[in-house]
Amino acid sequence: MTVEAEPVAGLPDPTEYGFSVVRESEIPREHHDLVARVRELVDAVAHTQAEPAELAAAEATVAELTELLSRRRRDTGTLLLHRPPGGPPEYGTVTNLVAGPTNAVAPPLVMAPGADGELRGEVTLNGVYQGPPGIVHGGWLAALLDQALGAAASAAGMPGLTANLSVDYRRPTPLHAPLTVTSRVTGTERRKVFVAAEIRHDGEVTAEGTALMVRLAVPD
Ligand SMILES: CCCCCCCCCC(=O)SCCNC(=O)CCNC(=O)[C@H](O)C(C)(C)COP(=O)(O)OP(=O)(O)OC[C@H]1O[C@@H](n2cnc3c(N)ncnc32)[C@H](O)[C@@H]1OP(=O)(O)O
Repeated sequence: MTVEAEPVAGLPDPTEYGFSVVRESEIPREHHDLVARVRELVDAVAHTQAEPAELAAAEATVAELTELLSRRRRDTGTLLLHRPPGGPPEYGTVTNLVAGPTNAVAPPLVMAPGADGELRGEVTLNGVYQGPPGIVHGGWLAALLDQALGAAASAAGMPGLTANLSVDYRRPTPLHAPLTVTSRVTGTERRKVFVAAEIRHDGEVTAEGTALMVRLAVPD
């Protein structure tokens, strides 16, 4: 399903460039429910000690469901239109690895403006995101930070691509515990947008990052 898109200030309508666009409200509740179930499934598959016959039965059931769901697929690059109150329209991909609402691998991380002008989001990661025992994988923390940093630039009306990303891991980030992610724009220079973000557990910074986002250029 496609909808009329809206230009972000200074950028063209994405549908003019062949992108499909879906509004958040157009994703059926049943799709959200399915994604939540599949998140549980991925965790169960990762940790199960079921017997071989049980594993084979589960595999056959999952294969059947995969066939059912694959009959009608979205384009991989489909954009999700989000209209934050009082802010410019924002576009992410509907299957974004960190925030995509239809991606069962995404926790998902939802960032929203806080009272202090920062973006803020809460996320709890299960054992699927594990690196060392009981600790979140460092690559995944970088992904969370990258998303939060990109969202800060986008929310400020300056969507772009990450040109570089620097991460400091301050202390182990626990699994199965609520994490707070914050981000903000710290400066701009021509098309360059400088951004900073943190991940906290119990108020303590466990990982922090800075990035240079380069604003999307308007094609001629
Ligand atoms: C609500 C939705 C929120 C969505 C959030 C999404 C978050 C996820 C973000 C990502 O994961 S993005 C995917 C990972 N990144 C990429 O795939 C980017 C790959 N790189 C590129 O496509 C290009 O290199 C890039 C667009 C970043 C820059 O190419 P351009 O040709 O557009 O820019 P140009 O080379 O003219 O550089 C513009 C300015 O940036 C500077 N620059 C570019 N790359 C740099 C770099 N790596 N380090 C330092 N400076 C850099 C460059 O020097 C210049 O500075 P000045 O204005 O001072 O002249």
